[in-house]
Amino acid sequence: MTKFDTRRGLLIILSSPSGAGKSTLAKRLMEWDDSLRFSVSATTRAPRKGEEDGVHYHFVNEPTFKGMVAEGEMLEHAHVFGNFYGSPAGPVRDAIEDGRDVLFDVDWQGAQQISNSALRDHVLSIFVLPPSITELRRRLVSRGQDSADVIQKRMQRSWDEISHWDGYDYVLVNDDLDATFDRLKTIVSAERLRRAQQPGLLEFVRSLHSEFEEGET
Ligand SMILES: Nc1ncnc2c1ncn2[C@@H]1O[C@H](COP(=O)(O)OP(=O)(O)OP(=O)(O)O)[C@@H](O)[C@H]1O
Ligand SMILES: Nc1nc2c(ncn2[C@@H]2O[C@H](COP(=O)(O)O)[C@@H](O)[C@H]2O)c(=O)[nH]1
Repeated sequence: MTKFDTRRGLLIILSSPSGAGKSTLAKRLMEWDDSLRFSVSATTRAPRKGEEDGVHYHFVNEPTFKGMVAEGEMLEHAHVFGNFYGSPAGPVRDAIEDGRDVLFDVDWQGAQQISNSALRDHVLSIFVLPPSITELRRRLVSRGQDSADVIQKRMQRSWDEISHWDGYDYVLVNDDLDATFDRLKTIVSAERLRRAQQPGLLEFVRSLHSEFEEGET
C-alpha cells in the first residue's frame, strides 16, 4: 500500500451503540466543514425510509458485497445486527491523497480494523456513549425507523459495542446534543492543529535549543 503523508487526511471514526447519536453528530460535522468527506459504506441492509443509495449507503446484495471483499475493495468490513457493512477503500485513499479528512460511522470492529491498517497514523477515533441505557432505547424508538424486533436486537447488542469504549482516542457522552457537538468540534480542531504542527515542531525546538546553548538567556 502507498505510504501516505501522515500530516494529511485525518480518518475521523465515530462509533457507538445503535441509537446513541453518531449519525446525527456525523451529519452536523459534515455541515460544519464542507471539506470533510463522508465514507459512504456498502451494506446488505435494506434502505430505511428517506435513505438514498450512494448518499447514506451503497445498498448492495450479499453476493456483490462478498465480491467487493474478495476483490480487496474494502478498507474494513463487519457483520453487524445480521447484515454486512464495509467501507470501500478507494474513496478513502483518494481523499487522503487530496489532503482531505474522511468521516466514518462504523462499529467497533470496523474501527479496530482501520486502526490496525496501514492507515493507522491517520486515525482519530471517537466513541459516543448514551447518557443511559433507558435513553438509548428511547432514542431508538423515537427515531421511528426500526421494527420492535430490530430495536430489541440492537439493544441486546448495545453492551457488546459499549464494552469497546476504551479502545478509542476520545469518548463523548451524548447527553445534550449541542454540547456534545461542541465537544466533537473541539476534538477535531485540536487534532488538526496538533497534526499540522507536528512535522516542523522537532526542528523548531532544536533551533530554540541551539539559540539557548549559544547563550541567549
Ligand atoms: N443528544 C441527543 N438527545 C436526544 N436525542 C438525540 C440526541 N442525539 C441523537 N438523538 C436522536 O436519537 C435518535 C438516534 O440517533 P442516530 O440515528 O444519530 O443514532 P446512531 O448512533 O447513528 O444509530 P445507528 O447506529 O442505529 O445508525 C435520532 O432520532 C436522533 O435524532
Ligand atoms: N464495520 C462497519 N460498521 C458499519 C459500517 N457502516 C455502518 N456501520 C455500523 O453498523 C451499525 C448499524 O448501522 P445502521 O445504519 O444499520 O443503523 C452502526 O453501528 C454503524 O456504525 C461500515 O462500513 N463498517
